[in-house]
Amino acid sequence: MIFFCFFNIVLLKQLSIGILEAVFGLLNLGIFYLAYQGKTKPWHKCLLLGSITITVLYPFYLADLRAGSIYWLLLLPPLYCLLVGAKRGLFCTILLSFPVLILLFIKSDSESYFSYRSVINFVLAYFLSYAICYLYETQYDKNSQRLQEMAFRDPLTGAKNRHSLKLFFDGFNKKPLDPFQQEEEETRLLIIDIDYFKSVNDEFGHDAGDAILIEMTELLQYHTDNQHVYRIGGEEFLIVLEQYCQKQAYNFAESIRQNIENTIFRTHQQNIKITVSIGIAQLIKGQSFREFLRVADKNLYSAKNQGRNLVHYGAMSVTEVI
Ligand SMILES: Nc1nc2c(ncn2[C@@H]2O[C@H](COP(=O)(O)OP(=O)(O)OP(=O)(O)O)[C@@H](O)[C@H]2O)c(=O)[nH]1
Repeated sequence: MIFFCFFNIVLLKQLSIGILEAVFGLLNLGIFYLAYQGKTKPWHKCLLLGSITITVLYPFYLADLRAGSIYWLLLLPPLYCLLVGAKRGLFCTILLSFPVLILLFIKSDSESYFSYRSVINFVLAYFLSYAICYLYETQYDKNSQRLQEMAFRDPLTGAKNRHSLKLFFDGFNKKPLDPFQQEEEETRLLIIDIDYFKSVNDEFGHDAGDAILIEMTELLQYHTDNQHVYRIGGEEFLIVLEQYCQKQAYNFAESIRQNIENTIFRTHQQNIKITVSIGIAQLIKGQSFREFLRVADKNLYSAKNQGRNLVHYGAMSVTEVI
C-alpha cells in the first residue's frame, strides 16, 4: 500500500487515493505488528477488512476503468473467506458485489462493447475466486482435523493418547488458580493397569488382547461420559476426574474396579475375565509432566505390590482415604 501511495501521489497526482492508501497502509501495518506479537482482538479483523475494502473500492470508483483497478477487487472474496470464515465471508462478498456491479455497469464503455459482458465476466471471476478459496479452506480444515485425530488418539482403542494428556496437563498448569475452589475438590487422576495382561496375551492370543483393550476403553468411556480417558501405555489407562474430593475419587475408582472384575469380555469365542489395579493421584499445579507420570506410576505399583485388583491412593492406604 505504501508503494501505491507514493505511485499515486508523485506520478499520477491522485492525492486523495494516495492519502487513503498511506493512512490505511499504516493502520494495517500496526495490525500486522499486533498479530505478530499475538495481541490481536476480534475487532482488528473487521478494521483490516474494512480498510482494505475501502482502499480497493475507492480507486475503482475514481479512476478510469481502463486503469485496471477492478482486478484488485478479485482479491477481496478470498480475503474475506480467510479472515472471517466461510459464512461471513460469503455475506461480505455478496454485499460488496452490489456497489461494484452498479459502478461497473455505469463505467463500462457501451459504445465499444455491451456493458453486460464485462459485468458477467466480473461476476463469474469474482464469485469463483471465493469458491476456490472456500473449497481450499474446507479441505484444509478437514485435513487438519484428521491430522489432529491421528496425533492425539490411540489408533487401536480410539482413546486419547499421551500427547493429548500432555496438552491437558499444560493447559491445567496455565489455568489461573480459582480462589473459591475447595482444596478437597481438585483434579484427581486414576491410573488403571490391567493385571497380568501378559498371561492374557499368552493364553488367548494378541488379537484377543487387543479386543480386550478396545472393550475396556469403551467401558471406561461409558463410565466417564466419553471424557478424559487416555491410554498412556500398553495396558495402562488414565482417567481425569475434575472437581472430585478424595472420597469421591476413591468411590469412583472402586466402582470401576468392581465393574471390570464382574465383566466377562467375550472375544474370539472365549470368555475372558480380567482385573485391574488403580492408583489415584492428585494433580498438583506446577508439577512437570515427567514428574507427574513418575509419581503416578509409583502409586500404581504400590497397588500392584499389595496384591493387585485394588485401588491405592498415593502414599495413603485405602482405609485412610475413606
Ligand atoms: N494385545 C496387546 N498387548 C499389548 C499391547 N501393548 C502392550 N501389550 C502387552 O501387555 C503386556 C504387559 O505386560 P507386563 O508389563 O509384564 O504386565 P502384566 O503382565 O500386565 O503384569 P502386571 O502389570 O505386573 O500385573 C505385555 O505382554 C505386552 O506385550 C497391545 O497393544 N495389544
